[in-house]
Amino acid sequence: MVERSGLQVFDQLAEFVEQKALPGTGLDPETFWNGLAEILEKFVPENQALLAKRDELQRQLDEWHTAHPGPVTDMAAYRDFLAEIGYLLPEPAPFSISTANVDPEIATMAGPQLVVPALNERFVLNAANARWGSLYDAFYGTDALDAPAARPGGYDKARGAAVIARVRAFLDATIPGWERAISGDEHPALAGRKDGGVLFRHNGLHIEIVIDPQSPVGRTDPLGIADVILESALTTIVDLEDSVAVVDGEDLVHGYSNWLGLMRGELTATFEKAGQTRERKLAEDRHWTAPDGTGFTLPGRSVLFVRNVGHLMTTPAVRLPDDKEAPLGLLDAVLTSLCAVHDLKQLGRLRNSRAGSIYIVKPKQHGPEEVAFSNRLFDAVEDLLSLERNTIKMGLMDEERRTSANLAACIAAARGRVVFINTGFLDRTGDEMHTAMQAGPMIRKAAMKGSDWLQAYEDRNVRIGLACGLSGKAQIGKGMWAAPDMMAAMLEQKIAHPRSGANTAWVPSPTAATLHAMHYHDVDVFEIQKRLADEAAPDLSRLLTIPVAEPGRNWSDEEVREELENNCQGILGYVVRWIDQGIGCSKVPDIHDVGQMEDRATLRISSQHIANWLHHGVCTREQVEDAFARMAAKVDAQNAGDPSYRKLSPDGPAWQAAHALIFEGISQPSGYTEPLLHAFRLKVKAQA
Ligand SMILES: CC(=O)SCCNC(=O)CCNC(=O)[C@H](O)C(C)(C)COP(=O)(O)OP(=O)(O)OC[C@H]1O[C@@H](n2cnc3c(N)ncnc32)[C@H](O)[C@@H]1OP(=O)(O)O
Ligand SMILES: O=CC(=O)O
Ligand SMILES: [Mg+2]
Repeated sequence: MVERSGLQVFDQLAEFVEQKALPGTGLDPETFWNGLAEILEKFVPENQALLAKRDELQRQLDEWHTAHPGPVTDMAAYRDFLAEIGYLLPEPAPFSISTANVDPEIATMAGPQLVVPALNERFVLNAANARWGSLYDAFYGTDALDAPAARPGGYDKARGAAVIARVRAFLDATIPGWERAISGDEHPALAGRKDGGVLFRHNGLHIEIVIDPQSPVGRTDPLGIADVILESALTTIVDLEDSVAVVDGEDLVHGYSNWLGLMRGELTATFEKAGQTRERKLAEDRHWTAPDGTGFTLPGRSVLFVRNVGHLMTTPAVRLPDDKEAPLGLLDAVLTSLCAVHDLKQLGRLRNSRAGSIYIVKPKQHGPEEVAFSNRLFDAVEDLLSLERNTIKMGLMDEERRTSANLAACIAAARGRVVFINTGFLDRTGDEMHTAMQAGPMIRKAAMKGSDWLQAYEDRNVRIGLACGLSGKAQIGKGMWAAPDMMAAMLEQKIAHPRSGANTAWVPSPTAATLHAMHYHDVDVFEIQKRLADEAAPDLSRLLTIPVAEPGRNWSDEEVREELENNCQGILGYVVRWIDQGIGCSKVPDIHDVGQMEDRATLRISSQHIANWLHHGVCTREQVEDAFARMAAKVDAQNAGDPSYRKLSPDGPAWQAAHALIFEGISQPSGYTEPLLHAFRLKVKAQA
C-alpha cells in the first residue's frame, strides 16, 4: 500500500490511476487524490447510516412477521406498519424525468441489452461488437431452428438450407417485398447500399443482407445471399458487480483497466480457439450510402454502460485514515467515471457515447434515500472531474423490495440522471424471501416466477416508468434470460418483454441478442408504451403479497429432496468456480441437466431458499447436509474435464463457503452472498 492524501492505496491501483487513468483528463494526481479523500470523508458516514437503516428495518420486519406468521391476512394493517417504520414512503407529486443528452440507443430505440462480466476481455470485446450479429449463425448454431442438428465435420448443407428458409420467413414477415431491393429497385424500408450489401430499417433497427455469390453459403442461394445481419445488442452492460469475482486491488485494477480500454477503444484480446490463435478488438463503425446517394455511418458497437457495485461492500484496495476499508461503491463511482472521461474527451481511438454521457448502472439500492445518496455522490464525482451536472447517468436497478414499493420516489430522487429502470427479478426474488424470512416457508423456487407479487412488480415497473415520463428518454428494461442454451424457448417466451412495454431486456450472450432482436421487429414497443400510458399501475397490495406457502402446506419427501438437490447443485457448481478460480458467472446444469446462468443473484435465491426451509422445519439439517454432499460429488463429476478444477472437500474453502451461504444465510445482510464469497476467495488468494 502507498499513502495518498491520508488514504492507504494498493500500489498497483495508485499506479493505474496516475499512469493510465489520469493522463489526458486534465486532472493532476494531487487534486485527484485530495478529491477522492474528500468524497470518502463526506460519504462514508452516510453510507454506513444507510446500511444501519437496512438492518433496523429488517429487525422490525422480522419481529412483525414472527408476531404475524403466514401470509398477510390484514393488508391494511401491514401497510400501516410498513409506513410507520419508514419502509413505505409517501408517493411524490406527478413528475417527469428531465434526463438529457442520452444516446438514441437508450432513449428512442428498442432492442436487446447484453450483460458481460468485465474481467473477461474476450467476452467483453465480443459483447461490445454484438451490436451486429449474424442471424444465419444464430439459427445454425442453436436449438432456435426447428431442424435436425448439424452433422459434424464442416458445413451441413441440409441444416444450412433450413436456416435460409427460416430467415427468409423472417424477412418476408418483417419487410415484405425485400427481394425487389436486392435486384436494385426501390423499397420503402431500404436504408442504404454498399458493395455486397443492402440495408433495411424497420422499427428503428437495421437489417443487413450480405450478398456474396462466391461464398460457400451464397453459392447455394439464387440471390447470392451469404448472410443476414441484425442490429442486435443496442446497449451492453459491462459488469463489475454480480457476474464478477472482484475481491481485492488486483481484481479491481483488472476490471478498471478493461473499462478504460473500452472507453479509449483500445482493448484487445488474444486467445486460442479451435487450435488457432485469435486476436479480437473493437469493431469499426459501418459506412453506407443512402438511396439519395449521401453517405452515412452506423455505430459498429453497442453503447456501453458499466455496472458499479451497490452500497454494501468495502474494498481492501483503499483504506481510510482510520484504517477501515473504503466502500467499494464510492470508489467505483469515482474510478469508472474517471475512465469514461477518456471517452468524453475523445482521448482514444473510438467513441462510446456520442451524446457525451457516462452510463453507470447502480444495483441493489433500497428505496429513495439510497438513490438520493447515489445522486449526490454522482454530483460530487462530477465536481471532482469538472463535468457538467448530470453527465453521469444512472441505470436504476429495480431489484430490491423497498425500491419496487417506492419506485416513483426512487426515480424522482435521480430524475435528472435516470436512463433506465430495470426489473432485476433475480435479486428481487432473493430480497422477497429474505425480507419476509420469518413469515413462514416460501413456495418452491420454480413457482416464484408465476407468483402474483412478481407479475405486479413487472407491471408496476412499466406503468410507473411511463407515468414518470421515461418513454423516449430512457429505457424501461426487463430481466435476464438465464438459460443460455435454450434459444428456442427464449424465442418463444421473451417476446413477452417487448409486448409488456419494455424497450429493452437482458440477454446472456451475443447469439441471444441477435435472436431476441427479432422480437423488436415483431413488436413496436413505442406504440405499446403509448397505449399503456394511461393505464393505472397494479395496486401496491399485490406487490406486497408475500410468497409464503399456504399454512399447513406439506411437500412430499420427493419434492423436498428435489428442491434441495436443485438448489445445492446450483450453489456448489457456481461457488466452487467463484472461490477457487475467481469466475463470477458460470453455466451450471440444473437438476434436469439444463445449463443455467448462475451469478450472485441466482446464488442469493438458492441459498436463501434453503435457509428459509431449514428455518421453518420444512427439511432437517441432515436432509440438507445429505443433499449437499450428494451434489458435491455430482459437481465434481461435471467438472472432471477441467484440469484447473479442485475437488470439493469439507475442509476446502469452496465447500465451506457454499455451506456457510446456506447455514448462515439468515444472518447475511439482505441475504446477500458477497460477504461470504469475498471472505473465502480472499483466503484462497492469500494461500496462493
Ligand atoms: C442477475 C444478473 O445480474 S444477470 C447479469 C449477469 N450475468 C451475465 O453477465 C451473463 C453473461 N454471460 C456469460 O457470462 C456467459 O454467457 C455464461 C457464463 C452464462 C455462459 O458462458 P459459456 O458457457 O462460456 O458460453 P458458451 O460456451 O456457450 O459461449 C462462449 C462464446 O460466447 C461468447 N459469449 C458468451 N456470453 C457472452 C457475453 N455475455 N458477452 C459476450 N460474449 C459472450 C464468448 O465470447 C464465446 O465466444 P468466442 O469463443 O468467440 O469468444
Ligand atoms: O441484476 C439482475 C437481477 O436479476 O438481479
Ligand atoms: Mg441483480
